[in-house]
Amino acid sequence: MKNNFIFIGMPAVGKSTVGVVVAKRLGMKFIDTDLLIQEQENRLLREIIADVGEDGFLRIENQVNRDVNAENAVISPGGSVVYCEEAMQHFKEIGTVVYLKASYQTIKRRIRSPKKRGVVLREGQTFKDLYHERTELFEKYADITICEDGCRIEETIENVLDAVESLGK
Ligand SMILES: Nc1ncnc2c1ncn2[C@@H]1O[C@H](COP(=O)(O)OP(=O)(O)O)[C@@H](O)[C@H]1O
Ligand SMILES: O=C(O)C1=C[C@@H](OP(=O)(O)O)[C@@H](O)[C@H](O)C1
Ligand SMILES: [Mg+2]
Repeated sequence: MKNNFIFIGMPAVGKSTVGVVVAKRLGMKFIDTDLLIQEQENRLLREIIADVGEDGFLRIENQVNRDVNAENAVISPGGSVVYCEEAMQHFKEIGTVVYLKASYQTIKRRIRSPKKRGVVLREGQTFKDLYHERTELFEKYADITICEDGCRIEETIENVLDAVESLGK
């Protein structure tokens, strides 16, 4: 197995902000695959979703994440990557999947308007439905779970570092 760490979890849980600091602390590269999607498609995520719809976005997200070729990297995909089977299969093969977990209340507090933030939400689906649907998938793919309820971001980072460092022991 290659030594990559891949963050999964709900939008706004901290995959991008925690991921970049963890990469720096571990002397690893950092890849935010949402930025790769924007670069490939030459527009913003919310513009892609508006143009091609949720299913179209998930097809692009699957292709971009499946094609990531990384070594010694922390990879932060978007929260909806757990719907992308090939991408998740690839991540399980190239690294350790770290699930950043926070309660529904914590996530809801950070995201006032899921639609405006570009969360992949199906017609008629509430954000709470989405939280529960995704939780099952996060748990299915996680190698490590870090719970951040009640933690400041600095503590979350330390908890992730402790967990990944103890893997090597
Ligand atoms: N304990 C915590 N852990 C992670 N992020 C936190 C925490 N408390 C507050 N935040 C904030 O939540 C936001 C997470 O955003 P982001 O990293 O873009 O998440 P994601 O990439 O998972 O969507 C940041 O603004 C971060 O400062
Ligand atoms: O969870 C989602 O449905 C999404 C999360 C976003 O990334 P973050 O999880 O980094 O916010 C981004 O990929 C897109 O707007 C869809
Ligand atoms: Mg992100």
